[in-house]
Amino acid sequence: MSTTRIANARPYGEDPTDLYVSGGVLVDAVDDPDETVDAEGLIALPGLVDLHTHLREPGGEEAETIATGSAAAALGGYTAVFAMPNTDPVQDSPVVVEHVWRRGREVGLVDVHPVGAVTVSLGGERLAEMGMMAASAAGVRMFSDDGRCVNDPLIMRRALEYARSLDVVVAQHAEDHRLTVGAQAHEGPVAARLGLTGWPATAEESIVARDAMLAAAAGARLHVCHLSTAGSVEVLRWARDTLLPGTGARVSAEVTPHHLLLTDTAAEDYDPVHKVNPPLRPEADTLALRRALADGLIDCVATDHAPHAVEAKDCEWSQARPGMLGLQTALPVVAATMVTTGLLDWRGVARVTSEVPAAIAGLSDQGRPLVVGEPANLVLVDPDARWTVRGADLASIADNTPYEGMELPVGVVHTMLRGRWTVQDGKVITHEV
Ligand SMILES: NC(=O)N[C@@H](CC(=O)O)C(=O)O
Ligand SMILES: [Zn+2]
Ligand SMILES: [Zn+2]
Repeated sequence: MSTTRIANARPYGEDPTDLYVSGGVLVDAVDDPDETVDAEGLIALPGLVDLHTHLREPGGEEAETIATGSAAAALGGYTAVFAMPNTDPVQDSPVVVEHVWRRGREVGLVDVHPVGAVTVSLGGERLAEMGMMAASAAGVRMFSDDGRCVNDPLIMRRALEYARSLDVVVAQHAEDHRLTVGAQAHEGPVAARLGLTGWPATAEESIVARDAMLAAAAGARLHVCHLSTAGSVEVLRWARDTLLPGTGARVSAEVTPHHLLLTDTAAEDYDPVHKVNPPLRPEADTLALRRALADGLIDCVATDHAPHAVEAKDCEWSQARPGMLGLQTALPVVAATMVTTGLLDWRGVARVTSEVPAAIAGLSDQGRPLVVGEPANLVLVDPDARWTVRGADLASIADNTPYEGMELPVGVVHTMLRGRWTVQDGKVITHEV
């Protein structure tokens, strides 16, 4: 069996050491390794895990495919992604989730775990075959109607009850659609000045509160997608401290890199690349989100990577689809907002980008410590690199990055999935036949 020596890497940014890989796992030092990779100055982290990716296949291949999205993920340092079900056809049956799962395996650059829809066709009215998707070859462990909220409280209650018996998690896109009819941007002075219909913070916060109560009553696991306001953080704090203890329920939450860095004033240029759901919020929210992520109140970072074709973005603001690319810029944005500010060290980064998301989704082979005996899913990053984002240079078919022209810190140099390089020197290593 061939052996790789990763020389002088700094696990979690700590003291340099050599890592050895053989048979897809980390092993003890070997005398004559077949391959040696010089990792002097590079930080080793467990491969990143994204609980919230839109890969667009099937049905949206003009914006992204499982192959191009997997390449973007590997280049971003990811070894596992959860593919949201708002595809066409919707991932609401075993046949569609198995298709996505198989295609992900064929491409082989990242573990693709399909998220199952909560309701048939994301229609919000009838529960999808959650049990069948969980029992399928894809082994679905997370369900969501993302893009839409499961707005009906009775449907949400039933979904949580099923989720509890199946031991799976329901990931909610928290938006009361009755409060966001026609909404275009965060409701506040900026949207008012720009003449854009407002998306009020309460549309999110009221659903987070309601769902926490429903989860507590059902003893179920709820995950809040792309949490975006300081008020939602306070609801979460109350749920953790007061509501949930003793119920057997668990409520986790993710924050996106763009909600950590960008603010509602980005809309001032009327460039729909800044249109996203939930909308970019005022600076006070971004600062509250950073603090909550550092404190562990927000559990993890998830990209909400949402590629859109040119036609869907190159139009007037109100017509444009919401969403932005995220996979290749996530770690740099987390570094810029959390590491350079002193809010997290690299151990903390590993926790919020890999260990905790893997645990939320119940993955036993991802987000593991970098020690002998563990699966060799890892990323080597250059903390001193700086690079300028160019949408055209990213691996996604779509180029809707909100960071165009921006200089970001930290470069992903190498990514390894189960002992095999998926990225070396910043280039994808394709294995597909
Ligand atoms: N985030 C977005 O603005 N868009 C997402 C859907 C979603 O995550 O709600 C998409 O699928 O494009
Ligand atoms: Zn969403
Ligand atoms: Zn999404």
